Amino acid sequence: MLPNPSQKYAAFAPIQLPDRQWPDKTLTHAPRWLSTDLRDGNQALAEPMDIPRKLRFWEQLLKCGFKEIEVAFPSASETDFQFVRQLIEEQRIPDDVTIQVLTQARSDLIERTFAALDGVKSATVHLYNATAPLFRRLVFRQSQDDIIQLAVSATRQIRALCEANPNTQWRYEYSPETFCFTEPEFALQICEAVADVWEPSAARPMIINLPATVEVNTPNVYADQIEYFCRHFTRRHDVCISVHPHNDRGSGVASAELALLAGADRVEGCLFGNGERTGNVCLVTLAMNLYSQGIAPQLDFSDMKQVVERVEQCNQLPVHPRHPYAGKLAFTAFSGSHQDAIKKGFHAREQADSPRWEMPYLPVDPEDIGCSYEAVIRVNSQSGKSGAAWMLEQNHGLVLPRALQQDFSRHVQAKTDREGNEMTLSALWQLYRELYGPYPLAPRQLLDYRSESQADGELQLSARVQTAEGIVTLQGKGNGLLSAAAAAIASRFKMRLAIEDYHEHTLGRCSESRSAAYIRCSFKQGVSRWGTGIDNDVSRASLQALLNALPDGDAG
Ligand SMILES: CC(=O)SCCNC(=O)CCNC(=O)[C@H](O)C(C)(C)COP(=O)(O)OP(=O)(O)OC[C@H]1O[C@@H](n2cnc3c(N)ncnc32)[C@H](O)[C@@H]1OP(=O)(O)O
Ligand SMILES: CC(C)C(=O)C(=O)O
Repeated sequence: MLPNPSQKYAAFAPIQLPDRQWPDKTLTHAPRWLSTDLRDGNQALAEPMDIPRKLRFWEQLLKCGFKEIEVAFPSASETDFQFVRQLIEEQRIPDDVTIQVLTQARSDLIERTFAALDGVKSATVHLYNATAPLFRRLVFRQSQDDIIQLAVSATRQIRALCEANPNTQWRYEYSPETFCFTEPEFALQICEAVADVWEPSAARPMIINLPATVEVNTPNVYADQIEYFCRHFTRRHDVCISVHPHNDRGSGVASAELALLAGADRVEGCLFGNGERTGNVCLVTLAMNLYSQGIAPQLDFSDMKQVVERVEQCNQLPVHPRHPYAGKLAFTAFSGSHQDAIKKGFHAREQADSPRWEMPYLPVDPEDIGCSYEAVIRVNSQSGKSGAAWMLEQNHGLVLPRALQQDFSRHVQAKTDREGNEMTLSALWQLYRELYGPYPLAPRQLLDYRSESQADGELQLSARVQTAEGIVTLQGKGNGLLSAAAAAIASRFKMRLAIEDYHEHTLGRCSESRSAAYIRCSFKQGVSRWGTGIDNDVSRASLQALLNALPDGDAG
């Protein structure tokens, strides 16, 4: 890279709009959406879609609820032409959906475009020509007047062809391509000239689409350009203002959102941001951003995983795992403090009587878009106690006491640090069972027990335990079941132990639910250990937890 890039790259001059209004606006409703996956997205693929792929994508777009879909550049290829024919001839276009097709301002291409549309109920014909100084100079080698003439005469031809086919409800869209680096006055001038030919009205709908063909500045500058255009365009109230942001600077979504604040009515883009170079603006992100603010986006992504799969198949491109809302990792927390906050959030939600979503780190409820909570927390060496505890709670119903969470976390941390990878749920459960031994892996298995109250108020316990060496009988006395069991173990195995902590809960909500018990014992060396017992009977669960807390070598 250059030490002084200013010699090569000139800063883009922003528009002067000191009385801009858009910063004080907020988004309150969904815009009109146009999916250009089958046109702008398609033209950016190494292998453009064939008709079966296009049809699968088309069906998906209908399922998501798109009412305006740019389906092709019919004069570009036989595939695109035939695709449009097929949609029309097989009557695949629902009455409330309008297809859109793109054409250059070239007479033969316009003729071919109309041939493709023959017999369609309603359609938008979309004309573009580049208007920026660089393109005028380099690509077209034409003056401003020539460029206006190109757009105007193509519009005349399109109007005539529309009028010659009155059975179709026509809409017209004009794009001064490269709008975002066209002089604002010239963009206005050419759009005024085109609109003068089309004469937009409710009966003659027109869309002026103002693309950020290549992002060349920060989104606020694009918003200024859109506001300037909306304020000065004489037929503003007769046209729909559309935006078409690309993502060269990675700010396509912000550009679209600020452009909507600045007065745009409609957004063109692609699912998951496919499109030329770094892509068109991602319509999924835009829609879900609205949704997360309580605004119905008028698009349906209730089964996001299915949408991702279909789009990946059709585009033959992966959706990034960190793609907002849709990536495989979009709702996953590996790090300890995030997991802790999410776990607390879910617990608070269980108690809350409001439907309001208040969840640390998760801007929307994954369930709303068909995702389970399973992937929300995953455990590796960056995780803390809450992650592993959450996974055991969600999948095995164990609600570990805080001190046990801390104890288990130390073991998980040591293992993930040593092995350097993620711990799956089954690896986590296996480690838990090895450490704290819940049924059926326990090395000392309680077979049966009897307890009797004594005249002195104490309890006499007799318990049979299966060990590796055979059946052992334990006998002891104490002021409760556990103290009697501790005394029995101490006497049978000649060890000192004290019960330091005890917790229990039912697994599940019904009366037949099993119980889980957690016990921490300390031993003579000042070492303490946890054990877990699970049983239909809470006393058996407690006794088993105590047996599971014993160190391996000392008792058995
Ligand atoms: C920003 C965008 O996404 S715009 C859409 C871009 N999409 C595509 O280009 C995909 C489909 N395109 C195609 O299949 C082909 O380009 C076609 C069929 C449209 C035209 O093909 P060709 O006739 O071979 O021309 P080519 O592809 O080289 O296009 C460049 C020519 O078109 C002219 N041109 C470019 N855009 C336009 C336009 N909007 N209106 C009129 N002429 C234009 C150029 O000035 C150039 O003319 P020249 O050859 O006289 O110098
Ligand atoms: C044709 C226009 C709208 C376009 O695709 C662009 O400018 O990116």
